[in-house]
Amino acid sequence: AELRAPPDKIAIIGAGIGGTSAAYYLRQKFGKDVKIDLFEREEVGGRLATMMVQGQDYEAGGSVIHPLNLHMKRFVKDLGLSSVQASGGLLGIYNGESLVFEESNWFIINMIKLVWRYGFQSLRMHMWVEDVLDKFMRIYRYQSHDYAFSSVEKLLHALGGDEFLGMLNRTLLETLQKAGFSEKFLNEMIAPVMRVNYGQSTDINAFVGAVSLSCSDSGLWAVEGGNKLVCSGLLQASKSNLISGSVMYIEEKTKTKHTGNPTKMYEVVYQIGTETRSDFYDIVLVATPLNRKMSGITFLNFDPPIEEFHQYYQNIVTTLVKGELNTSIFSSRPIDKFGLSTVLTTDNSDLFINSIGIVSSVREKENPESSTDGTHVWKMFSQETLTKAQIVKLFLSYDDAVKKPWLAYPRYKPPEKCPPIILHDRLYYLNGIECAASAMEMSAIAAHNAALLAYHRWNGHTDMIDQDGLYEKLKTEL
Ligand SMILES: Cc1cc2nc3c(=O)[nH]c(=O)nc-3n(C[C@H](O)[C@H](O)[C@H](O)COP(=O)(O)OP(=O)(O)OC[C@H]3O[C@@H](n4cnc5c(N)ncnc54)[C@H](O)[C@@H]3O)c2cc1C
Ligand SMILES: CC(C)=CCC/C(C)=C/CC/C(C)=C/CSC[C@H](N)C(=O)O
Repeated sequence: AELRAPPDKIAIIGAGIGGTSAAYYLRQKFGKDVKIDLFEREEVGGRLATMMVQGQDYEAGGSVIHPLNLHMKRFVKDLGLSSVQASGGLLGIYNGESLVFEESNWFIINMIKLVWRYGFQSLRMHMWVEDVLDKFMRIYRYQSHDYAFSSVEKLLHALGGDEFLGMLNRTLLETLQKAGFSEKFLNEMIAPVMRVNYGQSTDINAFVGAVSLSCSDSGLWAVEGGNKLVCSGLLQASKSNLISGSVMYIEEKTKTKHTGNPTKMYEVVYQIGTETRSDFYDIVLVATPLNRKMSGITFLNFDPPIEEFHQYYQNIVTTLVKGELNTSIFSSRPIDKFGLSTVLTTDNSDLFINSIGIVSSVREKENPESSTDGTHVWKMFSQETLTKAQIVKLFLSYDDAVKKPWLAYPRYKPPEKCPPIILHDRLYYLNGIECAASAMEMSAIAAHNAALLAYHRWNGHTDMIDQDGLYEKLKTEL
């Protein structure tokens, strides 16, 4: 197909994994001559960030990556980074009174324990997640053939048809109840996973529920040195220009270009310190959640108006403590026989944390058991900031405690209606995908899709957008 001259300038707002991967894919599609400005008002990495405890960095936000997250895998390879195994050690589930499940070092013992308590539900749950993941993987084939989607719903429909769309409209609880899972299994096995991953209950939509459950698969990994290195690497590889400023307004205006032609462009008004500046762009990608608390961007004089999306984001606090855990809270066993490195909690546990687990620094991924003095660095997720009294209750002794509050991920409340990807002619929004599920890979998928969509719409390639029957069409192609 014929190509129009590439755009002169593209703006991306937000330098998290979404914005930086968008820069990477836009560069691939539009070539070396387009100028790409990437606006970031805080740190490159966004919700991928580290916190320091006694001179070592630990993941504070997005920390684990699934082995089948192929974009993240590709980035690490292309950028010459290394991956490390992300999880290890034994897991327990605490219901406020006792540990209702404790993992063993022996695979066979775990199987027997699981079958004894829950029958074959654990196996059936893995099969359900695998089926969702199988369909989800179709996105990589579509994107490798350059196909794009104009809405999150159309993208999901192309992956798993009405069944995938239905998952956005139903809670995980309803879905698994209908599939015959028992209350006991849902309360003791499923709810704790939702609490650690999304700080919410099984009332979240079934799609994000499946994404969350995929974290129980083996082979989770992280980036050596910190996941945020992917963002700085993509920024550099895309040869984009980082502008450390906060975008305040976006407005469409007619500008006379160097060619002498009046052209519709977007004026991006931003603040660096106390100074206000602005610049004009052919295409703009917004790669941050569009609500006042999280981005504060106003769209001026659009007809019809582009409104703020009223998606609530869940408050989650990450707390890292170096200390000796007071294991008697969870178990009557002597401290040296405790043996668990992660404790998840049930919804009725009445504890002030959602989860607690030993973590390794982003540099030395040592075995969690290898402490000589009984102290480890523990990561806790909680809804509220932990008080000193709460930390003292959890630890026999501790040296250091650091905290980071997040507006972490959407508060899921099916039925979900996802915000549009196309906000205006050449103005795109990536983070609507979080209404289906928030994860690093989801932002990378949204970024690749938006880059392809922007490219095809710029060149008038309508045959590459929202194609029906893609799965059948591409099945036979290598
Ligand atoms: C505690 C926690 C744990 C998580 N764990 C995992 C995990 O283990 N695995 C996983 O896959 N995912 C995890 N996630 C989710 C994952 O981190 C996010 O889905 C992903 O990082 C979102 O990336 P993003 O680029 O879309 O958004 P963000 O990372 O939020 O990036 C948006 C960027 O835009 C910037 N910005 C906002 N407004 C403006 C403005 N007006 N002007 C300029 N810049 C602006 C922000 O400062 C920010 O840097 C976790 C999230 C949290 C909070
Ligand atoms: C997108 C697909 C198919 C899979 C992604 C699975 C995944 C890694 C989801 C992450 C979910 C999430 C928000 C986890 C937060 S907590 C993670 C971890 N348990 C921790 O302790 O930090």
